[in-house]
Amino acid sequence: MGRNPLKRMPQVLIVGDEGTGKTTLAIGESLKELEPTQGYNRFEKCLHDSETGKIVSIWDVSGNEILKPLWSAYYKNIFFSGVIYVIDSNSINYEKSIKDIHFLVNEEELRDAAFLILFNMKGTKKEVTGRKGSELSLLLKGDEIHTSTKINYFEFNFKGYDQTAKNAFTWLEENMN
Ligand SMILES: Nc1nc2c(ncn2[C@@H]2O[C@H](COP(=O)(O)OP(=O)(O)OP(=O)(O)O)[C@@H](O)[C@H]2O)c(=O)[nH]1
Ligand SMILES: [Mg+2]
Repeated sequence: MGRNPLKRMPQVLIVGDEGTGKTTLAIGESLKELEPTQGYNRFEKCLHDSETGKIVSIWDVSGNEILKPLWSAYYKNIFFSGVIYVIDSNSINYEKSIKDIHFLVNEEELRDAAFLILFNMKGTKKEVTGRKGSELSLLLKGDEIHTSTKINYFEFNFKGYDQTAKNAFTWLEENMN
């Protein structure tokens, strides 16, 4: 029998389209330019304040369209307590992301996971407000999302860690089984 390589710590999966900032988020504040992820990276770290935060195992996977079908290989084999879905705030339409989120929240293996939807402002001043903001809040309460699903969304600049980021990670920590 093989050894289980996963220590007994909460597992968190980060998904979303390519270039949205998943690796930037997983690494933490970083000024360097990053190459697209091929396959995945795994980090064991605190989601926020290292003195009070819990150490979790973070799986940062590729958002490349060709590699997206691999997402399910991770969550069908590993129990994830949390899923972070990253969206670029500057994206012109969120329809694809909304479809992805609806699909993921309805996956049997992710039924008990807490879903944190994060918008990366990527240093611009553009915020998801107005029509897009209300569409998204409706999305989070929409028919395709079961009322028992733990889901929330936050928006911040991934390269400028702030109170909103802290609130987002605190929410995730508190809602993971
Ligand atoms: N200025 C700025 N650049 C950012 C921010 N977040 C990400 N980037 C840059 O955007 C590029 C893509 O970010 P990644 O974190 O590699 O994106 P990813 O989602 O991991 O992409 P894949 O691995 O291809 O799926 C990198 O060059 C980052 O440095 C941000 O908040 N501000
Ligand atoms: Mg990446």
